[in-house]
Amino acid sequence: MPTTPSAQYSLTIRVEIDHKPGMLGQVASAIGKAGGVIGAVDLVEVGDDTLLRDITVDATDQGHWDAITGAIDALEGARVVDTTDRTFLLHVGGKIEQHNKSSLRTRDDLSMAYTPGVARVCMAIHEDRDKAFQYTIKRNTVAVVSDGTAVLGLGDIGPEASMPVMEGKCMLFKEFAGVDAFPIVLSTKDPDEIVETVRRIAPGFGGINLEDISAPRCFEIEDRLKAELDIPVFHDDQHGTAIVVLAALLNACKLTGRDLMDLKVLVTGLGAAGVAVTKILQAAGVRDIIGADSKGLVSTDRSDYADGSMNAIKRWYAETSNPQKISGPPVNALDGCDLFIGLSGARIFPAEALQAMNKDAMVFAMANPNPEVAPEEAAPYARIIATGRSDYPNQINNVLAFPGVFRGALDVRARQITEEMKMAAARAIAQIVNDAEVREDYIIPSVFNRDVAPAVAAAVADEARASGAAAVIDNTIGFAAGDRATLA
Ligand SMILES: NC(=O)C1=CN([C@@H]2O[C@H](COP(=O)(O)OP(=O)(O)OC[C@H]3O[C@@H](n4cnc5c(N)ncnc54)[C@H](O)[C@@H]3O)[C@@H](O)[C@H]2O)C=CC1
Ligand SMILES: CC(=O)C(=O)O
Ligand SMILES: [Mg+2]
Repeated sequence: MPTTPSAQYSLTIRVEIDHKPGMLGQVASAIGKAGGVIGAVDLVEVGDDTLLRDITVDATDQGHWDAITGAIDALEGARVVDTTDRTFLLHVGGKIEQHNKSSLRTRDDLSMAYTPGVARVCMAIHEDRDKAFQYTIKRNTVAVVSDGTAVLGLGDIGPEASMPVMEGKCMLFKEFAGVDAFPIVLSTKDPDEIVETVRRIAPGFGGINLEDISAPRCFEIEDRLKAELDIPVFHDDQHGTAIVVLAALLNACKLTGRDLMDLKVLVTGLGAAGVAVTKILQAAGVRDIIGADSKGLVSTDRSDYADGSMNAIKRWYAETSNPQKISGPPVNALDGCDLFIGLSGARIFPAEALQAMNKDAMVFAMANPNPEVAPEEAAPYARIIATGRSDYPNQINNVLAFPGVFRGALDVRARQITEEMKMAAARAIAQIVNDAEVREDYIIPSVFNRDVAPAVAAAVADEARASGAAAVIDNTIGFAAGDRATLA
């Protein structure tokens, strides 16, 4: 996995090629025969008898690289000089940096941006703490906070190792919604310490995006922070994912002529994402949901329910689902299912098991980096297939939600992100795919669709205003009336 070459395993191969007619063609042909897909070909250096070229090749995995470079080396007149893993190259020195918004060239610049001028701004905020939203980065800045315990589907890999994902989330915030985001990774897994740390850094931020913090700690951490802070706190893996799954499902039901109330759903992975997805589907009207964790299907008949060792959120799950008390591995609940939602890990059952599902089955296999079931293997058994990856159609990924959700919340100074705001975000994403366009491989807009984040932001902001979740100060990019008067 993947079985087709992709940019994930893109390699730049530096090749020294004899300067003879047809040699480049032979190299290209050798790469093609080895299964590589050629992208850019650049001339690096012209020697007396040789040419140095950089050839970018997509492969299926790292093992495939050896086959491709071996095929080049096997040619007479071509030698691999060097290789560069383009994904690692993109990460050298990190993926984001900070930029200044005004120049610092003169003493005047300095005395306004820094001391002594800055002191008057500090005192204005000291007199009215709310002015931090007007005169600091707080108004547009979100902390992306992780303890590195549930990084994608890689598990507890620690705060340092989580940084590439957190930097990536910050890039997405900026790219899709103009939100400035900073990765904050914590060297603690203790909920009390996480809450305390986030609480203490909160004054500089307009919102807190919790990321890749494992369940069940994530539920307590988010609840406590929401209660203590007056800025939005949003656990992306829970609510971003839930919003996007609901959006995709609304369109999938439209396409297959189904009603949410009649669906039978199996969810694997009862962590942050699985639990939140279950809750939003229930709120939207889905009644028959069964869940499985790594020990199997959850029910009140399970021994850990009976002996009290099952955690509170799974006890809730057991009590509110699976009335038939189906037990054992998740495949035991696939019979008669309309929708499978995977938020657990790669390859948890063979694709053939999906044939027990109903006609027009829907398979949302969303574990990252690799889905529960490979789409090409699921294809014979499902009408609609979606994954969390960018290299298949129907990418159900929370990037469709979190940039717009925070854009909308920051714009109206929302103090929290309510259930209604999440519902509004889901409907906004679903509606980007209009009724005439919806089809099996298009139930959700592309993550590159630039209409998504503004639509989500508008829906979230409207809902926040309507429900009173927003602050009285509305979105004023510029000066509020009072400040203008002070300056005049
Ligand atoms: N496509 C998307 O937008 C998103 C995808 N995900 C993916 O969902 C997965 C879970 O993420 P989180 O909920 O944040 O992690 P988490 O650590 O909070 O929860 C993972 C859950 O999966 C369960 N699990 C592990 N192996 C299992 C198996 N073989 N069968 C059934 N359950 C199993 C664990 O018991 C745990 O309850 C990850 O692979 C992650 O990449 C998460 C958020 C968004
Ligand atoms: C997409 C995402 O947030 C995850 O896989 O954890
Ligand atoms: Mg995540």
